[in-house]
Amino acid sequence: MTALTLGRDQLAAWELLTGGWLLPLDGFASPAELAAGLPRVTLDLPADVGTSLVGQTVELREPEGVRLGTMNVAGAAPAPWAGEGTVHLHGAQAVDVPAVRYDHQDLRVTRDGAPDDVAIVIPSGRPLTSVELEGLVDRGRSRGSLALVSLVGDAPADDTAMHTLVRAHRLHADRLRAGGVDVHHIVLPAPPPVDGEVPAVTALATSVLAGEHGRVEWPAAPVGEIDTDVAALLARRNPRPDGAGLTIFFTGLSGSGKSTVAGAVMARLHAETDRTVTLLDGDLVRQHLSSELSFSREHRDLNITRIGFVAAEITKHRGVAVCAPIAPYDATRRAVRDMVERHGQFVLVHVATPLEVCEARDRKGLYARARAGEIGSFTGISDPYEVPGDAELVLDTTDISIAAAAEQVMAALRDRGLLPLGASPVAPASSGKRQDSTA
Ligand SMILES: Nc1ncnc2c1ncn2[C@@H]1O[C@H](COP(=O)(O)OS(=O)(=O)O)[C@@H](OP(=O)(O)O)[C@H]1O
Ligand SMILES: Nc1ncnc2c1ncn2[C@@H]1O[C@H](COP(=O)(O)OP(=O)(O)O)[C@@H](O)[C@H]1O
Repeated sequence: MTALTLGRDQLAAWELLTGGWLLPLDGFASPAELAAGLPRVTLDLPADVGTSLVGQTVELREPEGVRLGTMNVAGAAPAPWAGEGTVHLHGAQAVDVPAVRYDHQDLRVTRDGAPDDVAIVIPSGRPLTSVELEGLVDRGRSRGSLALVSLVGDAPADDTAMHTLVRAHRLHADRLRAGGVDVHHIVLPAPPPVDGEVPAVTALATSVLAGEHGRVEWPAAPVGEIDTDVAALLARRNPRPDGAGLTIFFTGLSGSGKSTVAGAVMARLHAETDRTVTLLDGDLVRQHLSSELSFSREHRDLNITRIGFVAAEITKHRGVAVCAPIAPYDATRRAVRDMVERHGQFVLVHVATPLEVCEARDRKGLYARARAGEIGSFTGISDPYEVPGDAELVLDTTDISIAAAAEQVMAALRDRGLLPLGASPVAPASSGKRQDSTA
């Protein structure tokens, strides 16, 4: 049986669908359901793959391979919202596992497990202010039970911002209970409003919770300050920009100077900051993380994606990752940037020393061997290098000293406000201070 691995947004959709939050939709939407105005919760695939599955039963899996259920694929219709050459599958679904989530399980209920008597539903993707909470205490007391809904969208289980939001809402729920309000706190994997626009899927899920007798009330623009306990939580979890982690990613031809400049920058960082600094050098990674990989395009991309994964983890934990692979492909470098920027800062340094200079240096004798045809697919000789268009710094080491090259990198970091790096972890905000709700 063909298995399809669901992406992040599809997993969130699966959790909502199987939880009964999008009824009458109980599976990925068909063209008829979309035409009837139901939200666009669809299973999109490239057209060639999708159409080949019509008439088959496919397994739906989550990324670690756990089988979530099956779909008897009845049809594949064009999905222009996902781009040209894309279709969405529809058909009867059977559910084995509603969701594989271990975080905030006490708050992730299905529609059947949620209360039926909610008078007011307050969905929010941000912490609420003291003024808002006071208003809710008044309304909750006079009008009955209240559901506070944390809108976490498709945030994965390692998303710090998501955990911070849910923990802030837990504190809100405590405060409301202390004020005598009957409050239910629920986590829904539905996206929060963007610029005041409530996504259709969220509008449906919250109205399903409100039922016939309840009412959904969207908090307006935040007014006032955030309670001190919540502000302290936010300060710990959302570090100031100087508390965030950093990845410095060197890219360039073999012999351009990536390792040498990276080493000199590491020395400067060690001297100037308390952060941990980790080197992910091309050669070292290939010995330890990627020893089985070749230099085919596919394997180079895999190698860079591994480096990006580790760099993103280091950045998430507020360390500094210094990467120095060739990384010849633009799309892969951009994917790494995306992975890292979810957690902190990313600085791309293109070490643009010309091929002639790299070849003349030929530190490892590899260019001579590549020219002699002893090494195939050698970057710059018989394999491509795509020049980055998004580098924060372009550095040519032909005529400068190693120290001068390192200083250019440090200056680029300073110019972007990334140096000096604050201590890590960031100390909790002292009590008594209040934090603006937009922070
Ligand atoms: N075919 C081919 N092309 C390019 N480079 C080659 C090749 N074969 C071996 N080497 C040596 O491997 C180092 C590059 O590995 P990377 O992991 O940085 O390459 S990549 O980013 O995956 O493309 C590179 O190291 P650096 O000189 O440090 O860049 C070379 O020493
Ligand atoms: N300003 C400079 N910056 C970096 N390397 C330099 C510089 N000037 C000369 N070099 C020499 O160039 C070579 C670069 O090699 P390396 O750092 O291993 O490159 P890569 O990691 O890109 O393959 C080293 O032999 C280094 O001593």
